[in-house]
Amino acid sequence: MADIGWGNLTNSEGYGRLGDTKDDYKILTYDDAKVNYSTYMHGAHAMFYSTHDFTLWDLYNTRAAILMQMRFDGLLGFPGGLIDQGEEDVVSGLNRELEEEIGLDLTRFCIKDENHLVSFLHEKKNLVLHFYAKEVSMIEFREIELKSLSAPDFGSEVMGVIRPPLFTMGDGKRGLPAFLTNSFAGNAREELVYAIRHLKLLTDTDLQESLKEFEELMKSKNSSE
Ligand SMILES: O=c1[nH]cnc2c1ncn2[C@H]1C[C@H](O)[C@@H](COP(=O)(O)OP(=O)(O)O)O1
Repeated sequence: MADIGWGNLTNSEGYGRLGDTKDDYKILTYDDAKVNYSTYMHGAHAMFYSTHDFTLWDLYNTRAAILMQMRFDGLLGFPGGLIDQGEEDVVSGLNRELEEEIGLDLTRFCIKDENHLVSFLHEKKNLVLHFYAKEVSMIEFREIELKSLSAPDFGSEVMGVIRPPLFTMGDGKRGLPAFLTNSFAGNAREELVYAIRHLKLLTDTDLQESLKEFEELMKSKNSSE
């Protein structure tokens, strides 16, 4: 296939290309990221979630609804993006992206510093990624999902919102372990796992078991390619 080049996206597209591993990302404190890495490119993504107690087919407790999205590039991620030069601060840039990507009603659901969960440094890319999580009621969650269909970026940059399954099915593989074997943008997979652990959406034992099965699935996926 002909190499069409990256055009005016040469610089910014470098951030999103495939090939990162989780070892490329190092956790930073929020203050360290803002004070000592202010000259780096910053990106920010947000997770909206609602805990609930619904049991699917009387078998699987779904525990929480989490909003993720299928992106234009076929990768899964959270809504958000790179902070533009001149934007007041990281959360202002993030809220702009949330309005564009999921049509978020900023008068009710805007992200604030207090929603910050974790930040990561990708030293080789001079990139800092911030991650925020905001809990909403199930009614509000549904409203955010539905509104995403009329967001400016729906159908172009965002192909749709999705909810990752948090349960594991009887075979030990389908559900969360199989979901984690998808391809994710940046370190979105690690952010999801971090959020599940730190917000206690699953018990440590259940999460460990899911991660063990996920590793096994990845091994068989890689060996069959
Ligand atoms: O959900 C995500 N979690 C962590 N990193 C992510 C996520 N989505 C994308 N990324 C990475 C990929 C790039 O390195 C940067 C910025 O990507 P993107 O969100 O596509 O930014 P723009 O919309 O192009 O501003 O974050």
